[in-house]
Amino acid sequence: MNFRIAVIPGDGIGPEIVTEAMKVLDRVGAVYGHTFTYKKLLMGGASIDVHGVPLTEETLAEAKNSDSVLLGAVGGNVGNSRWYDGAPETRPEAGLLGIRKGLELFANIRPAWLYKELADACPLKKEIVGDGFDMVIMRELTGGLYFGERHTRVENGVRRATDTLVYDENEIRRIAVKAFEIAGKRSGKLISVDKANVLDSSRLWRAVVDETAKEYPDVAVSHMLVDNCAMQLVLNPGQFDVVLTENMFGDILSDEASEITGSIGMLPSASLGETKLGLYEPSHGSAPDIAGKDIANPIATILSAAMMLRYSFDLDEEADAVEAAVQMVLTEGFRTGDIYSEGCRKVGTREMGGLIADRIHR
Ligand SMILES: NC(=O)C1=CN([C@@H]2O[C@H](COP(=O)(O)OP(=O)(O)OC[C@H]3O[C@@H](n4cnc5c(N)ncnc54)[C@H](O)[C@@H]3O)[C@@H](O)[C@H]2O)C=CC1
Ligand SMILES: CC(C)CC(=O)C(=O)O
Ligand SMILES: [Mg+2]
Repeated sequence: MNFRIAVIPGDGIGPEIVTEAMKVLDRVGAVYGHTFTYKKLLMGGASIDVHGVPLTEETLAEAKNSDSVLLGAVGGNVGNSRWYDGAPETRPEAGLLGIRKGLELFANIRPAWLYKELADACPLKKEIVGDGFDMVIMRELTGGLYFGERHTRVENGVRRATDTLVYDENEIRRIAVKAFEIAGKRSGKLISVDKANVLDSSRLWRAVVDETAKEYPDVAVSHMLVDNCAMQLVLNPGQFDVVLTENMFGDILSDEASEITGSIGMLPSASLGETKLGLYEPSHGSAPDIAGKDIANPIATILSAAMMLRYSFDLDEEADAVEAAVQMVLTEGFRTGDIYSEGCRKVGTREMGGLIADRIHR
């Protein structure tokens, strides 16, 4: 089959890690008889440099027109780059928020599990990790604080900045439905995370999650406050299966979850809406501190490509083959610097991508 993929390398390490994911997809194509056709698009700082804006209408239209989107990451040094000189809507991250909103990708799926081979890279004590963990963070992606009205004004000589956090019940219900469906196919346990002791938006969140739960009697739902959740993730990560939460809480908690898998370079993500068109990207950012050095871990992006095969193209066997290839290179002891431990063989971005591609077989 032929699939058209919009590829957005973005900034920083984005181009390096996306190249490795395409290498792996090409190998999947060769082994399984598919053709992946790539259309490279600019977004973020790379688009600002050429077009003066982080996301053009043309890029959004091309993305809408494709079968799915593969993204590296966008952004530069926030305190130290001319990309951040203007208003929020002119900055690289506005491109990312714009494409998520423009494609109506409200459900961000971020799985985090610990490979037993990476137990030494996990910063938690062995007795805390126990037999490991395997969770999925379901993060609402097109509402909340990142999409609310914001402004900075000077009032009575004092600078005052405002951000607003708004959710309506329909936005909460549609992500809750997706989370309950995934929980039903896993262990049947869902923890919804909010700040209902303070925020009105969280009280509505909790009410809608409880209403939705009535449609899913086989799923056990409980609620946890976000500050406690941040603590429980490092105290007893094995208690989590499906975690459902709003946009900013999910952004923060998924970075925390990624680090206990060994590195933020391991955590993939899929952003989905109501159609098959999805956007697949690692959970991490553009890591300008390590860009261009061939040291970034491409595994999160490669596993995101596997999610694309599964969710957008229904190619489950091919997705399994990519995940098995990642497992193989880890078992054989290959590591990028971020997940390196003694006795392993350190490899760069390109070598890691090539090793994974070489291990894809039917
Ligand atoms: N989805 C996206 O495009 C995202 C973009 N960003 C943007 O990225 C830029 C940098 O943000 P940071 O806060 O530094 O977060 P970051 O995730 O880019 O980096 C945090 C730390 O993790 C390391 N790291 C990240 N990915 C890695 C990988 N694949 N392999 C090895 N190490 C890796 C970095 O070197 C850095 O030390 C900012 O402009 C930010 O706005 C941040 C998060 C998501
Ligand atoms: C622009 C940010 C919301 C990106 C980010 O940190 C993320 O999606 O994880
Ligand atoms: Mg983030």
